[in-house]
Amino acid sequence: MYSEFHLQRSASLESASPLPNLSCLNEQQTAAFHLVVDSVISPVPDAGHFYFLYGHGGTGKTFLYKTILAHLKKLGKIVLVVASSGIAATLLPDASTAHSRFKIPLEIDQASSCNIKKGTQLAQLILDASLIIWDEAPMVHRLSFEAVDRAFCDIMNVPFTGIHYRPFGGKVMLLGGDFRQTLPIVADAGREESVDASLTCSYLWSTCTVLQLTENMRITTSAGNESVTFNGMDFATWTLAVGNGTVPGKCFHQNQPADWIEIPEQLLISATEAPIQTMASEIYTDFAARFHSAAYLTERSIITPTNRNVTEINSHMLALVPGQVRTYFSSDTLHTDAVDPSWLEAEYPTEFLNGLSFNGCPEHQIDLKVFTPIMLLRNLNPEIGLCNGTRLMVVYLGHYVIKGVIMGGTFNGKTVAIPRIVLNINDRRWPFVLKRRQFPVRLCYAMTINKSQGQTLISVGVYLPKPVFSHGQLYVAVSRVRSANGLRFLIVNEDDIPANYTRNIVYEEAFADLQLSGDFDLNFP
Ligand SMILES: Nc1ncnc2c1ncn2[C@@H]1O[C@H](COP(=O)(O)OP(=O)(O)OP(=O)(O)O)[C@@H](O)[C@H]1O
Repeated sequence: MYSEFHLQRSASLESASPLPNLSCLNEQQTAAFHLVVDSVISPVPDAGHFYFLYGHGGTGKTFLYKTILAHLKKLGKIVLVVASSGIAATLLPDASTAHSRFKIPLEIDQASSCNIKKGTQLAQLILDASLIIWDEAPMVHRLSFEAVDRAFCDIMNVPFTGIHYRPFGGKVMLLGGDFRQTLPIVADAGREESVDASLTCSYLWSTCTVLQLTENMRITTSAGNESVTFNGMDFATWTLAVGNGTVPGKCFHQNQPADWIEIPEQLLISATEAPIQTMASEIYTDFAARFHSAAYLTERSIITPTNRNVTEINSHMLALVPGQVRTYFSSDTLHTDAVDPSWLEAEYPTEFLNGLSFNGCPEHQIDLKVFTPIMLLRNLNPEIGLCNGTRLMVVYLGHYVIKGVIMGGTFNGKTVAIPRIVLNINDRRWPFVLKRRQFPVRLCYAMTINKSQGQTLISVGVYLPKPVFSHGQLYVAVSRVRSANGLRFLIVNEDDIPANYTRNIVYEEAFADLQLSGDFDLNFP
C-alpha cells in the first residue's frame, strides 16, 4: 500500500510527456472532456460532480479516459483509475479493480460500506484525488456503488442524508460503460433482478449527469467496412441495432420471445460435422507457422457463451502446438467450521474435490505448452499488469513458476512470473470451503463472451453451439472487432432452427430511459 500510495503521487507529477493532443477528440469527446476537466479544476462548492460516460462499444470511452488522465496528471492532479473487471483495468494506465482499490465487501447489502478507515493512507489518497475514473461501471452491482458512496461521504465528512448530502461526498467521479453490454452477474437472477442490480436502479443515478458518445470510433477508424451492408445497414449501424435489440427477430418456439435474429451471410461459417476444427482454422489461420507469435495470438480469439465450450476449443488448439505438454495438478483440501470435520472428509474425498470446477477458478488439472496463450484468473499484482483477465503467452514452464509475456493492454510485451497460489472457493452448493493450490491460469485460445468485454481484436470467431443466455452477450460478441472482415459466426442449432439464426437477449429497460436523467445537453450544440 505504501509503494502504491507513492506511485500515484509520483505518477501525478510526471512532466516528461507533453499535454495530450485534444484536436484528435471528436466533438462529443471534446465536450465531455471539458465538462469533467472543468469540474476538477474549478469545482462548484457544495455540489455533486458525478458524471456517467455512456456510449456503445467502440465509441472511445477508454480513449477519452486516457486523454483526461494524461491531461490532469500533467497538471499535477491525482487521478485514481479503477475498472469493474480485471481485463478492463489492464487497458488503462495505473488502474486497478474497483473492488481491490476501494475495499468493497464481496458480501454486500443495503447498509454496507467499504473497509476504509479514516486516517489511513488509502483514505488520504481518496481525499487528495481530484478525480476518480471507473470504467465498465454497468458490470458492478448497484450496492457496490452505494457502499463506495457511503464510504466517501464518511471520509470527506459529508452527511450521507439530508440537504447537505452530495454523491460520493462531492468527489468528482467519472463512471462509464454501456448498459447494452453485460449487466452485473446475480446468481439465479431473472430479467427483473438483473435489471434491478444495475446502477440505473440506484438512488445515485438521479444525481448523475450523463455524457453520451455516439460515434463508433472502433469501426470508423479502420478501413474495410464501406462495402459491407446488412439489410441496408452498414456494419456499425448493424452492431448497434444488435445492442439496441432492434434487429427484427423471429420466434421458433411457442410461448418464447421473438428474439432469434438472422446473422448476415457474409459473417457466417457453415456448420460442419467438426465445428470446432472449422472455427479454429478460420480464426487461427496459418497456425502451424505462427503459433509462437505473441502479436498473432494477441489480435484474435474465439468467443463462446460457456466455459465448457471454451475448454473444448482450448484442448483442440493445444494439440496443434508442437512440443511437450506440462501438466500441473492442484492440491485440494476442504475447510469447515464443523467441530468434527471427519464425516465431511469421508463424504467428500480428495478425488471428489479434484473433480470440482468453478467459474473463474483454475481446474485441478492444467495442461500447458510453451507458446500457448493463457489468461490469469486472479488479480495477482495490478501494478505490473497481473489482473484477472490479463492474457499472456507462456515462455517458461517451471515447477514453482510459470513465465509469460503479457499480451495487450498497457503492459504489452512485459515478461512476468506467475506463482501457484491458494484459492479459497466458497460455493453455496457445498457445505465447505475448498482450498485449491494451483497456478491461477487457464488456456485462452478461446474465452467466454463475458471475459472478452472491453477488448478490441482484429479477428473474432463467435462459436455458438448454444445461443447466448443473458442480456448484452451477443452485442459484446459482435462489437469486439474493428471491421466486419474480422468477425465470423459458427452457429449450431437444435430443433431444426436454421443455423443462420441465434438469440439476441436484450433487456431494453436496462438502458431505455437513461437520457431522461441528468441535465447534460446530449445534443452538444
Ligand atoms: N478520437 C479518437 N481518435 C482516434 N482513435 C480513436 C478515438 N477515439 C477512439 N479511438 C479508437 O477507437 C477504438 C475504440 O475506442 P475505445 O476502446 O476507447 O472504445 P470504448 O468505448 O472504450 O469501447 P468498449 O465499450 O468496447 O470498451 C480504439 O482503437 C481507440 O484507440
